[in-house]
Amino acid sequence: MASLSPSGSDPFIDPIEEVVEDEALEDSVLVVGRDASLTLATDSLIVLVADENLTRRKTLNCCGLIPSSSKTTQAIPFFNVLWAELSDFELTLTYARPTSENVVRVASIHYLVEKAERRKTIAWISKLLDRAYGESQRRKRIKVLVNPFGGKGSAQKWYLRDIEPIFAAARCEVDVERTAYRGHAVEIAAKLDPDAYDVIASCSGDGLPHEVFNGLGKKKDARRALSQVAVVQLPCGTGNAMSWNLNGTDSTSVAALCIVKGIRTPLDLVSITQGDKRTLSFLSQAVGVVAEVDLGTENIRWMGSARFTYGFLVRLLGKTVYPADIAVKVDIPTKASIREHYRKELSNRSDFNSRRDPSIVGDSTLPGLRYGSVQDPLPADWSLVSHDKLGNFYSGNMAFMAPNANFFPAALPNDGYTDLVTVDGDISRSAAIKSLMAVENDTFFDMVHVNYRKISGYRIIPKGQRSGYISIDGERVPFEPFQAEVHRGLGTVLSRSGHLYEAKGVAINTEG
Ligand SMILES: Nc1ncnc2c1ncn2[C@@H]1O[C@H](COP(=O)(O)OP(=O)(O)OP(=O)(O)O)[C@@H](O)[C@H]1O
Repeated sequence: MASLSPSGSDPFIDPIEEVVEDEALEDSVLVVGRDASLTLATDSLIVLVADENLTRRKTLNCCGLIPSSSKTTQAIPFFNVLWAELSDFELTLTYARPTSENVVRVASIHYLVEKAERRKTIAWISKLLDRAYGESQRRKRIKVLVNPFGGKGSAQKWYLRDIEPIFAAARCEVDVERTAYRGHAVEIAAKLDPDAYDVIASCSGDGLPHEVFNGLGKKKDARRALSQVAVVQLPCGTGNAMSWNLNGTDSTSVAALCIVKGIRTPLDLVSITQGDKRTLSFLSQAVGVVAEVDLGTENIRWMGSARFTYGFLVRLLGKTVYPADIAVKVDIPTKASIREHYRKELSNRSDFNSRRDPSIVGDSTLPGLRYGSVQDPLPADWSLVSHDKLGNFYSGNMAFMAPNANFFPAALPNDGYTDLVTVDGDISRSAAIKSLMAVENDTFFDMVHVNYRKISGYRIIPKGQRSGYISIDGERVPFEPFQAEVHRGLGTVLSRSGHLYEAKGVAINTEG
């Protein structure tokens, strides 16, 4: 077919549509000065400057522009745009510029704006910020907690170097406090005014976010506080599971950018009752080999992260078993149905409130326990099953438990379930070693001896051992029976997608 001119000779093109399109294009381009323009493209801001404009080019080159034959162009992803504003005569754009694979630093570009162009420039800035922030809240009010011992004592330095400049450039309001002792973050969060902050960000490992959730959970208006204030991590620990799951990184500067652009996302929280104590868990609970390796290998800390592999191998080769009686409220029992459940969430775009259990909404203390506590009789439809050969009991609310450790690929932030993995301790040594390697290769879920279910509650009673290890979010708790129950969307975090973790999910085409 011969090409038709866009001047209206094509009878299939509505001339009004053409005008609207032209106007939209015109609105997205801001001409700055004689030879430069800023264009709002699909995913990025395109900065284009004529090459002969030497003075300006000099300024821009220092911001990473790539010279081409006659023009200098640069694409700045909207995700990296931190702020834009017009002062008397100057337009300033601030953005996070990658300086290496894992580091971003604040950079800015400036243009003089003629008086006659002010109105148009203000409208263009508004469009740019809409694209740059999408549904993410701008100018977040952030309470920052710094664990001075985090990152082997470097957390404070990393905060000042990598994080604070990004928050400042994004016009966030920041209030920094150093934690002074164990449990201090619980106290800070318990006293925090939930109307004064949008985010509590911990420069730490996963221990401080655990304390923050528990502090908010102690408030008289716990439900409101947990739904209003997002709990996030600025990764300064060793595992940094929270940041890997929600930001896909353990880079402090990239995580800071992710917090600036993060979307408020409800997070399931798990109530743990043990004795007469109730705590909240946001990440995991482990009994058996994972708990022992995580908590029982402190004596070989000098090995660095190799201590985990070493610890696993010693126990797997010894076919260590951790007998227990277990009762589970299973909600999705098979791998095939779990895959289907995960697939549905991929296209689920429902809003914040519909991702929370309606019965927990309110401003009172923590919701009651629908399955009772560990001290109550078992719910009528639960039955206690003896697991004499249990090797690993691992319940995960997030996918990654550490870098490259995607133990729970089907985990979702707010589906109302925790994912339970159980593996017998007497499987063959080669199967045990394969399963250790499968976690890193993202094939763990598919291994036949890996029992994977989505559940909403359980009770576990260790037996036949005088002592042992139980880990709740990586913290050691007494070696005593405990019960767990999931509250859908009780907590709030910031995530990149608003509904998924940054881990490879479960393959949806494979048979379960
Ligand atoms: N000033 C302090 N002195 C002693 N302990 C502290 C201090 N500040 C925080 N803590 C405690 O340090 C513990 C570890 O905190 P962090 O969040 O860095 O977690 P982590 O997961 O143990 O770190 P890692 O990932 O390095 O193992 C928490 O239990 C916290 O209460």
